[in-house]
Amino acid sequence: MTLEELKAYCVPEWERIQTHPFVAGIGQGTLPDEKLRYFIGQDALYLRDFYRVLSLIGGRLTPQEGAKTLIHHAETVFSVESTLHDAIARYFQMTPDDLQKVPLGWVTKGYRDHLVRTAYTESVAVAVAAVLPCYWTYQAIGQKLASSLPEHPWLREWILTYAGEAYGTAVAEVVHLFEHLPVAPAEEAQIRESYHWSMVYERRFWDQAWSSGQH
Ligand SMILES: Cc1ncc(CO)c(N)n1
Repeated sequence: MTLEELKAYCVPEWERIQTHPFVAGIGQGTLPDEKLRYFIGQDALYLRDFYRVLSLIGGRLTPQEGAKTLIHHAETVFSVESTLHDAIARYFQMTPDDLQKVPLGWVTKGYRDHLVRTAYTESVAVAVAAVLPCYWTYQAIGQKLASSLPEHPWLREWILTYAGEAYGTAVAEVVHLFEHLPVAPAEEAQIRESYHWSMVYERRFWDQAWSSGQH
């Protein structure tokens, strides 16, 4: 199965993400600081499980299937994304720990639970399908917003991280891995379902951030 086939299956979710007011606010540099702070706090809580999910799926693969790719990506969650969060925390005169003191939002909780459960209990192809939206939607948002960068130093940095070459390589690697995994016909419906839930959670994550959890 290819990523393009999965994307075609979830077009309405992607349209909602692309046109989301939070995403537009990042691009225009008009996002209120308290919304950015809330989002980064929730995302820091999300990443605390995302690296686990990548390590867990990586541990279920052979080196030939791409174990090293996912283990390496788990490491870059710390070296790239958490580093960006820590820098944004400093901008708000907060420590990285302070940033995560926001109450865990229900979308963050649901998304983490979905990813951990899928990585732990489903087939590897179904588990990789669940992480695909995490990768490609952030890259697509970054690339779209990079054509006109805002003045805001950390919104600019956020965009450049996800539009950058290193992130692009990671996305290409996980897509390659997914598209080369053997898939039994009976698994296809589960792949679509796990991918679909992640797309729904990605969209809801932006909703949650826009309302700072007040929904
Ligand atoms: C919710 C969410 N999805 C995807 C990414 C990109 O890894 C992220 N940092 N946060």
